[in-house]
Formats: sequence, C-alpha cells, structure tokens
Amino acid sequence: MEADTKPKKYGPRLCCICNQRRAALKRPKTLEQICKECFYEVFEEEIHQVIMENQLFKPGERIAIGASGGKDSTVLAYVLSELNRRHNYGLDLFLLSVDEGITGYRDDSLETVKRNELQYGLPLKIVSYKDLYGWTMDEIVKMIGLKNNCTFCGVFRRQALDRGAALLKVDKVATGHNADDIAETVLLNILRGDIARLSRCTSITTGEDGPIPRCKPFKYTYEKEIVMYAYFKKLDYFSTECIYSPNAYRGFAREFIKDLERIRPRAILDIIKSGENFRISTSTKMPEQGTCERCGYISSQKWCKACVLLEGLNRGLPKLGIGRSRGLNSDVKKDIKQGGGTESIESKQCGSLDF
Ligand SMILES: Nc1ncnc2c1ncn2[C@@H]1O[C@H](COP(=O)(O)OP(=O)(O)OP(=O)(O)O)[C@@H](O)[C@H]1O
Repeated sequence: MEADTKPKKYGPRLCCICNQRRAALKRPKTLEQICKECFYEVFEEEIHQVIMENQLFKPGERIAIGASGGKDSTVLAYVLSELNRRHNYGLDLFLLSVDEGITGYRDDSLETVKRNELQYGLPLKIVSYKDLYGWTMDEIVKMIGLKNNCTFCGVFRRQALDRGAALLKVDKVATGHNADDIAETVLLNILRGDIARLSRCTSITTGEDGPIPRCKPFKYTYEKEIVMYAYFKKLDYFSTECIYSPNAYRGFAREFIKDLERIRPRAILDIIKSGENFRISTSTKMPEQGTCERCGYISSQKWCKACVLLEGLNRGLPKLGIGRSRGLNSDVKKDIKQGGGTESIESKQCGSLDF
C-alpha cells in the first residue's frame, strides 16, 4: 500500500521534471511529483511516441474516433486533434458514435459528444442499433432481461462501428481503450482460457485483414492519468456507468488490477507485456476469417454473431447463439444448421476489447 499511505504534500515540493514550478500531482504511472504543465507534456508526448513507434497513422488518412462521450474517448478526441495539429500528422479526424438506444445513459452521453463536435471542430456521425438492426438495447433488455444483454450490445457495437466507419469512408477507427482495459482483458482471457482472444488482445492495431482496422493509441496510457488530464484540462465528458452493465466477472478483474496498481504501479504495464509475449502453441486451432453468408460482414463461421443474435431476437428466441447450443429450439437449430451453423457465443461482459 506504499502508494496510498505516503503523505500527500505536493505544495512545497518542486516539480521533479522542470525543477521550477511547484508539483501539483503525483503521477500515477511513475509516482513522480510533477507540475500540471509537465504532466500535460509527458502525457501527450508518450501518446505521440506510441503513435510514431507503432506507425498508427499515415499522412492523408481519414480516422474515425469511436466517441462514447466518456472520459477515454473524449480525451482521445482532444489529444489526437492537438497532436495532429502540433506534429502535422495530416489526418482528417471524425467522431463516430454508436447509439445503442439506452434511455438515461446513451442519450445523455450523446449530448456530450454533440458538444465535443463543436468544441473540437470534428464532424460527428451517429449510427443507431434501431436503424441498423431494428432493435434498441432498451427493447432487447425488455425481451431478454439483464443477463447476457452485454453480449448483444458488444456484438452489435463492434459491427455498428464498422458500418459507421464505412459510411464515413475512413481508413481506420481509433478507440479510447486504455492500459487498464488491456491488462484487464489479458487477465480475463487467461481466466477464460480464450487463447484466440489472448493472442490478439494486446495488439495495438487489429482487424487489418477485415474491412476497417482499429487502433488503440492509449494502449500504454493509465486510466488514472486520463481522468487527471480530463479533470485538469476541464474537458467536457460524461461519467455515468451503463445502467444495464452488471459486469461481475470483469468487475473482479478490474478491482484486482486496481489493488495490484496500488502496491506496484508498473503491474499494469507488466501484465500487458506478459500478454504481448505469450507464445500460442502451433497446435492450437485458431479461427479462420471468412465472411457471413447472410450479411457479408467478417465472420469465422457461416453466420456472423450479429446475424445469429438478430435471428434469435426476431424469432422470439433470444437465447439463440448465447452460450453453447443450450436454449436453441430444435427447429431453429435445424434451420440454422441448414443455413450454415452458428457461432458459439459465450456470454461476455461489456467493455470487452473485442467489441
Ligand atoms: N457507443 C459508442 N460509440 C462509439 N464508440 C464507442 C462506444 N462505446 C465505446 N466506444 C469506444 O470504445 C472504447 C472503449 O469503450 P468502453 O465501453 O470500454 O468504455 P470506457 O473505457 O468507459 O471508454 P469511454 O470513457 O470512452 O466511454 C471507447 O473509448 C470508445 O472509443
């Protein structure tokens, strides 16, 4: 508990970077006492280095920022616009929001994104589950209850972001997934024995073989620093948790990582490093990428996950495609088999990197 029990006397100390101004905060990643100005500089510079070292963008590219209105994507939109200007990346930036149709949550956070559109001068595109799938999450939850609703939401959101990106004709989507999210996903994939996801969850860019690649410029950025940055810069973001998210299993992993971070801040980076260095045995069968026979979206099975889930909703059989084949009506099972088989979708908590 070393990090928490130290007396928090920042006032009289000088910033250990510039040695001129007074320290205003203890940097969560390194525990250095620094001033606000130096914090902004190291925070932005580290993200710039990650972008350059990993060649995340090319000059002239159109980039959609997945904008939920939350702290991570708001800070991402702000910092990317700043870096784009400062370092002449030559990018055309857009905000892309998915409206899942959650009253009292997404409608409010979308209002924040609409303000960000004006504040940062970035054009905004909103795509909704209602328009794309004919269902809002409110309607889905009414039908299926709270259990498994994150599975529907995660699968639909992943595809909705791709569809919105195609409408915007962008080259890449950037999301606000941060170092804590990635460490948490490494742990969860180990706990679930999900080797396929474990092998790709630490990649900074994914989906290069799919319609639109995605990247995570905040892969090494700590959540606590994102919150501090947003707070000191007085950025306009929405901070309410999703009203439908039970998040039990992921919640335990998150708490565990926060406990480790309190004892040893580097733990987050070390978990990511471990994830990056896992060697997947060559005898492990990995899914092969193809396209969905129904909608043409990428899929490792004949029908993509979204089509299987949608089929279940439209037939009044929402458990179709959830978990193993349990809950499948035998008629539908036969039909689906004739139609090409289903993917087994384990119930997943929301906030997954794999959305
Ligand atoms: N409805 C949405 N529309 C567009 N992008 C989204 C949406 N939901 C999530 N994302 C993207 O996925 C990233 C991770 O989402 P997650 O649900 O884990 O939220 P989070 O960690 O709370 O992030 P944020 O603080 O940006 O909401 C977000 O930073 C954002 O880039």
